[in-house]
Amino acid sequence: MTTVIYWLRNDLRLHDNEALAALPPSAGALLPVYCFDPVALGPDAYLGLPRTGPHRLAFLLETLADLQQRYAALGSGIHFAVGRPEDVLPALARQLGAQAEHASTEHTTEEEEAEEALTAALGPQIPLRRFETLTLLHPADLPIPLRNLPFSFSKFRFDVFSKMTVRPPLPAPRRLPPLPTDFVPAALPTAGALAAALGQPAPATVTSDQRSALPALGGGETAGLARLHDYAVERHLIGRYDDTRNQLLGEAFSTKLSAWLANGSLSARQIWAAIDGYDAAHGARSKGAMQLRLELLWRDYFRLLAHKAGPDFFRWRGLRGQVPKPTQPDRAVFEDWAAGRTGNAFVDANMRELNATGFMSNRGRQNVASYLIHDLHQDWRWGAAYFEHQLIDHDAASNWGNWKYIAGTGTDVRDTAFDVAQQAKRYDPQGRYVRTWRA
Ligand SMILES: Cc1cc2nc3c(=O)[nH]c(=O)nc-3n(C[C@H](O)[C@H](O)[C@H](O)COP(=O)(O)OP(=O)(O)OC[C@H]3O[C@@H](n4cnc5c(N)ncnc54)[C@H](O)[C@@H]3O)c2cc1C
Repeated sequence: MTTVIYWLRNDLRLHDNEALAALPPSAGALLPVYCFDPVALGPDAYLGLPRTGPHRLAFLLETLADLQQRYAALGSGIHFAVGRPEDVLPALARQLGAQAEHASTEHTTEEEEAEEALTAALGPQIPLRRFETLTLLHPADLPIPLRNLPFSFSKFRFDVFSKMTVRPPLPAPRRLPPLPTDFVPAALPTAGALAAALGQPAPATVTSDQRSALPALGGGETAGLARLHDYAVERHLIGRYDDTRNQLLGEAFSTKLSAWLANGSLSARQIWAAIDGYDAAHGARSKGAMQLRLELLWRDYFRLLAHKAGPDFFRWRGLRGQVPKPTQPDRAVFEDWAAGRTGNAFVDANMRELNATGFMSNRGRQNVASYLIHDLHQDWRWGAAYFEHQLIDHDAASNWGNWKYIAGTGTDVRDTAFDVAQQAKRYDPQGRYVRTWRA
């Protein structure tokens, strides 16, 4: 009987999951394992803040609770461990005599290093089988080789959009192999128990805020699929997306699918299929559907760029050798920005929303990032690290890629500074947003 260990990462779903679909028919037992990694939960290198702050941690724990129920309904379960994957997983593999490990592969530097460390620790006897589950385009279907990835999204879109094929999402399995005989999985810890196991202070309690732009659905595949259905099918909001996506208030102005996408409880291909469904039901391709497809392509573009650039993607200098504008590092100035105390009402309102809810609109993110870099002259990596701490939808490629772009150190060599005062006038003409998030 073959026993397979499945390392759960940012693929916390049953639907459209090749790592599950590729289980060999001979798999008599499956042990899905989630590792609470002390590095991902520990302090960042720039600010010393927990990389996974209270908002994302709460969402992650909700996601895992939901996934555990979904696995249980298929005759399986999840084992929760605290530790580095390269320590936890090989020990379990040896204990259980497992023949293989499955995992979704990631192409950002630290995540790649984790896969390499795990492969080395498993040794040649236990292969780590890696599956591409996190992008819209399967790398094998990319119409251009990664080495030819253009240095501009417009060119990428031009080269790829008309030639690309998006695979249909895989159906969720109807059943899963049982857990290994006599194995008693460790339970999902609470946030407090997890902090204690990691030797960290207990995280702040997260309370809901009725001003939040996020739908109050919580984490997990069940909620993510429900939001997609509601947005695309029940309320036909895709048709309006292009007109509303730059707004700042309310849950309907954009999809708000990013947090589920970021931890993989929703697949990008599932969303693409919903857009196809919208088009099929409403006739000709709407502008909203087209724009949403492009946003999903942006997500892939940053992931491909991170893959191509390697560690340079996270460095201060530009990907085309650009040197960022000189900074005047000042921790007090940075702290005021982070707390929403700069004196610029639009920037402060956005930062307060982020701190209170773990979310900020795309328009807000662009403006606060530009303000920190180009008006306050601080290091863009401090801003990226702060977003990593606070964002419920943090995704290494999208976050660091967008910050790098606004710092003028990505692929663009144009001036990427925003006129924040002008933006506030344009996107919050009556000051409703600023009033909503007034201190
Ligand atoms: C400084 C900065 C940091 C950011 N950090 C993140 C991050 O950590 N995680 C993250 O998912 N997005 C990030 N974004 C991109 C964007 O702001 C969010 O994806 C979006 O606001 C999420 O809301 P939504 O799901 O309603 O997006 P929608 O407008 O509904 O878009 C649908 C999906 O397209 C993708 N998308 C949209 N815009 C972008 C973009 N500019 N770059 C990459 N993907 C995009 C997202 O997956 C999003 O869920 C960042 C943008 C900036 C300017």
